[in-house]
Amino acid sequence: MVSTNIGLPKLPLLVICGPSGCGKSTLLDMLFKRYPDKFGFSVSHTTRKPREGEKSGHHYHFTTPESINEAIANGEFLETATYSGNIYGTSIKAVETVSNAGKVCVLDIEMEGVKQVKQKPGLDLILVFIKPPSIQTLESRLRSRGTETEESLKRRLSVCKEEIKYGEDGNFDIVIVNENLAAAYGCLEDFLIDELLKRNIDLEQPSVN
Ligand SMILES: Nc1ncnc2c1ncn2[C@@H]1O[C@H](COP(=O)(O)OP(=O)(O)OP(=O)(O)O)[C@@H](O)[C@H]1O
Repeated sequence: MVSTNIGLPKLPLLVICGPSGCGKSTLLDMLFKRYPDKFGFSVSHTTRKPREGEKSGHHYHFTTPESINEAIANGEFLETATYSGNIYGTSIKAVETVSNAGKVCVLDIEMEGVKQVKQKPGLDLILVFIKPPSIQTLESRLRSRGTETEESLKRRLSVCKEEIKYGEDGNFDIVIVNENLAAAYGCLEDFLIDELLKRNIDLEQPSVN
């Protein structure tokens, strides 16, 4: 548990969660393309190996177990989770960087990370869960993505039932089923427009920063 005083972001944090392969990255890519100056990706740390084309500091800060464990012990992380044998985490600095640039910081994190973030006092969270239409569809999307070994695929699928239950148990502000991509994106965008307007943030207005 991080006990450090967190420099509270001046803008809400958008938390997106859902089982591996449910389409979070795809939906976020669409959101970032539509509103390039409104949202910022908080760059997570991970001890997993980079996939082809992934750059450290852009997709993730790729790190070692020794280094991340030391930083966690120093209270530098907002949330961490171990998934498929690798440590993932969001540093407080990464979130502050995005928020200080006048952007809504997006956290694309696992269930355990969401639980930790929800326990942090004083954060303004917008919580979105992306649900696959079925586990079979999830499996076939992960297979077609071509990023998984048979072993990592099995591990990812074995945790997805628990994740879906957590998603459906009222822990999020909205649950979006990603069956048809355009429909799921439309649902996400409409929801965010409303949520941000409640906070006097108009996505159609130019950014102040
Ligand atoms: N609605 C959809 N219909 C068909 N294919 C989809 C849909 N949404 C996403 N996909 C495809 O499913 C695969 C998994 O999507 P994506 O990589 O966005 O998932 P993810 O939730 O970000 O996964 P991870 O957590 O492992 O990074 C991708 O190949 C993507 O193109």
